[in-house]
Amino acid sequence: MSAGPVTARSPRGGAGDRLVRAMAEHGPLCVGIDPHPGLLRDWGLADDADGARTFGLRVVEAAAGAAAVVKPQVALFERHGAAGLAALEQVLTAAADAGLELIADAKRGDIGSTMAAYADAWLREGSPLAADWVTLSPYLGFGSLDPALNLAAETGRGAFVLALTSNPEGASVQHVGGPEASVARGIVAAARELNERLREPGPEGAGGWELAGPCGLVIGATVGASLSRLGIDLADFPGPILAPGYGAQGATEEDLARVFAGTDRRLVVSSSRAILRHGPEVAALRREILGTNRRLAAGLAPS
Ligand SMILES: O=c1ccn([C@@H]2O[C@H](COP(=O)(O)O)[C@@H](O)[C@H]2O)c(=O)[nH]1
Repeated sequence: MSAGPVTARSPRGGAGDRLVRAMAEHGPLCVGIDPHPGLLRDWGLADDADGARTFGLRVVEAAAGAAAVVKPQVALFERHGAAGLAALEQVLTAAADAGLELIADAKRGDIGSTMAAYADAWLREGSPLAADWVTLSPYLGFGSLDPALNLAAETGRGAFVLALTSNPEGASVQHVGGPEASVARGIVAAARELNERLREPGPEGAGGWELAGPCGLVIGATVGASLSRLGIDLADFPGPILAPGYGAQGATEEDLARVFAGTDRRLVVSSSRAILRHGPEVAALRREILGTNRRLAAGLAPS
C-alpha cells in the first residue's frame, strides 16, 4: 500500500485525460446508480441485494454508449450487507466491461493508516471493488487522503474530493474561515497544487497528464454564489469537477452554466433520481440519458 506524500506515477496514463476524452465523445452527464427503496418498488424490484443488482445492471445497459460515466452510490448497496457489496461488484464489472468510466461514490475519509485500506479497496488494481474514481471526504485533513491519492496516481485512477457539497448543511463546515480563508478554498488549493505537481511525467516517462489531473473536486450545482463569495475560481482548476445537485435537488442547466462558467470539458454533471424515475425499461432510461446529455450540451455551450 502506498503512503506518504503523493509522488507515484502510472504507466496507464491519466484518469483525468481519459474522463475528459470520454465526455467529449458522449457528453458531460454522469448517470447515478442509486437503488433507493422507493425506486426499487417503482421498478417492481425487491428491496434487497438482488433488486439492487438488477437495478444497477439495467442502468449500466441503458448508459452504455449513451453516457461517458456512471456513479454507483455505495451506501445504497451497503445497506444490503455482504450480498449488497457482491451486487455492487457485479455492477462495477458490468460497467467496466461496457467501457463506462466509473465513479464509486463512497465518500471515504479516515486517518492515514485506515485510509490506506480504503484505497486498497477502491483503487488497487485487481481489487473486486476497484473503480476508475472514488469520492473522498477531506474533513480529517487533506493530507490524510495521501494513501488514496498516491495509489490513484500509481494505478492511473483518480479521486473526487468533497469541497463544496450540494446539501445546505455543508456550508456550516465548508464556509468556515470566510472569504479569505474558507475550508473549501483550502481544499481547492490543495487539489490544485497536487494536480500541478503530477502534471509532468515521472523520471521514467510514466504518468503526467494533458487535459485534467487525477484529483477532482465535488462542487454542488446548488451552491449558487458561494464560489465567488469564497473567492474560489474554478475556471482554471486543473482537474475534473463533479457537480451533483442537478435535477432532483433543483439545480438547472442555467445554474450549471452560471456556477461552472469556464470549466468547459472538465465538468461532470451528476444526476441520479431525475434519470432513474424513467425506469424500469432500459429503452426509456436510455432515451432520458441521451436527452439529458443533449440538454446539457446545449445549456453548457459557450455563448
Ligand atoms: O455534494 C454531494 C455529493 C454527492 N452527492 C451524491 O450524488 C447523488 C445525487 O443524487 P440525485 O438523485 O441526483 O439528487 C447521490 O448519490 C448523492 O449521495 C450529492 O448529492 N451531493
